This record gives sequence, C-alpha cells and structure tokens, in this order.
Amino acid sequence: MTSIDVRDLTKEYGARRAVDGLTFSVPPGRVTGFLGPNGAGKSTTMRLVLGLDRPTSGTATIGGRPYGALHTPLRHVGALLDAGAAHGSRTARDHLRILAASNRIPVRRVDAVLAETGLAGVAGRRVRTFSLGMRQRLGIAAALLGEPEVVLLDEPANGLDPEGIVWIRTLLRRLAAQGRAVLVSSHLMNETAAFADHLVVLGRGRLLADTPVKDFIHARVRPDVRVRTTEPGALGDLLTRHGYDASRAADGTWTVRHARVDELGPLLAEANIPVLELAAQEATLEQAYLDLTASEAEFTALSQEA
Ligand SMILES: Nc1ncnc2c1ncn2[C@@H]1O[C@H](COP(=O)(O)OP(=O)(O)OP(=O)(O)O)[C@@H](O)[C@H]1O
Repeated sequence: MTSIDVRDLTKEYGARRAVDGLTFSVPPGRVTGFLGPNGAGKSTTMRLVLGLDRPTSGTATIGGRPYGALHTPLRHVGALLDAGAAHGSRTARDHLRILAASNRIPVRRVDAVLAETGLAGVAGRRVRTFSLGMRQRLGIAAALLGEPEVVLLDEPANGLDPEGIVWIRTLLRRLAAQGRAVLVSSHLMNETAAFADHLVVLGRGRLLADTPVKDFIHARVRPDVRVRTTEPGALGDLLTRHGYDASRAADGTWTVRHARVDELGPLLAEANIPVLELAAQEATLEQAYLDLTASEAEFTALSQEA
C-alpha cells in the first residue's frame, strides 16, 4: 500500500514562498480533498510531488521514494495537472498508446481506460477537436492507464458538465475503495464534500487543516434551525427569554442560530407553541472553508503588504 508523504516541504520562487514548511500524508483507501484559496500553493505542492519542480527544502515522496526514483512512474502514480497536455494532432487512442508503450503498460489498458472515461466512441478523433470536458476525461484516462496506486488530480471537474461531475465523484470513490491513495484539488467546496473523506487545506503555502471532512465542518460551523409556527410573536418572545440569537423573515419563519432541533423541540412543546416546521439547516463545507480561509486569502495578504 502506497501513500504520498510530504515532510517540511518548502518552495521559494525568488522572495515568494509558494509552499512553506508543509507536512501531511495522503494514505491509501481514501479520497483526500486538497483545498485553498488561489495562490495557496496546491499546484506547486502537486508539481513537487511529481518531481516537476525541486523543493527549496524538505521532501515529497511516494511510497517512501521521490518520484524521480520510480521506474515506469505511470505504473505507480497517475496525475492530471494540465488537461491541455495531449498533442492536438494525435487521436485519443494514439495518445494513450504512446504513453502505454513508453511506460511498459499492456496495450489492452488503452481500451479499458477509454471505456472507463466514456471516450470509447471518440477514441479515433484528433484531440484538438475535443471539448475541455473531453480533454479532461482524456487526462484522467492517461492518469489511470498504469493502474497506479497513487492518483493526483488537479481540478478534475474543470469543464465537466453535471453528468461528468457525477461521474468523477463516482470514479474517485471507486478508486479509493480499490485501495488507492487519491489527492484531488478543487475550488468547488460542496462538490469536494461529496467525494472526499479527508481534507488538507492550505493558506499562503501553510497547512491550515488536515482533518476528516465531517470534523472540519462540525468544528467550524454550528448549525442553524428553521422554525415556522402559527404564533410567530409568541415564538419570538420565547426565544428571546431563553437567550437565543434568532431572526424573523418576512414570511414569519424564524432562523435560530447555533441551535439544535432536539433542544428547541421540547421547549416549544412546553410553551404550547404549535409547530409547522422545525428543521436543522446543515452547515456546508463552503461555510466552514470560508470561515477558515477568510484571513488567509492571498488578496488579503497582498492588501496587508501594500
Ligand atoms: N513558476 C513559478 N514562478 C514564480 N512563482 C510561482 C510559480 N509557480 C507558482 N508561483 C507562485 O506560487 C504561489 C502558489 O501558486 P500555486 O499555483 O501553487 O497555487 P494554487 O493553490 O494552485 O492556486 P490556484 O488555486 O489559483 O491554482 C502563487 O503566489 C504563485 O504566483
């Protein structure tokens, strides 16, 4: 079983520290979502893991070895960094055949990944005629060609239509269930919550969080409760008396902040307030993420420096 291990990793471009003392692991059998505002260092970290750039200090290894030390790396690590990477004048099938041959991957895998990524019907078309979504699928096909134990995907949902987004979610879950280590960067918070088990969050090159998705949301955002009643005035009084922070919408619905349904329900029953609706509003990953990264966004840093 192979994992990605990043230890004290730092990368400087001139005076700019893109990655700053980063330590985390991506273990097998789960999807790790890689989040952070623009410029936080996600792509740089992935490039360092893939040996496309040299760290200033620290290490990034796959199964304990740097990428450059792997023979036939596509058989160990599959990556999608830039969907534009395929040669436009080649057909999708030829592109994959060349990759397979140079990595000693059996040619039968070409048709297997074309089928897996929904490209079998367009395999004979030149890549330059592909839409962004089709290129994205081809990049994922290339990443999966060598049945790698480790998969890194940078923004794989880019350019995909809603059906494609559901497909990628299912694919990521399946790759993890097969025991692979999967690291996926994304800007789509709630989409990330739909496929990731675990999150690594960066801000300005530093590690802000390394935690299961569920804990991340629950630790940062306390849920609200919606209450509708035939007696909104009486409900307002009751909430005030018990010290709740609540607000009433034009249609009479109350939103009670940082409350739980099972504490409000008995309170309303005791006060004989008829309930039409009592529902928890689930906190989203987006809320938790914005809360965490609000002070970390690069534009904030820039405006402080200015
Ligand atoms: N080759 C390079 N030369 C100089 N600076 C670079 C280079 N690559 C990245 N940077 C800088 O390093 C920082 C981190 O960039 P990186 O692309 O890794 O962030 P990111 O989290 O992937 O952002 P995004 O979500 O926008 O893709 C940014 O400030 C960026 O400008």
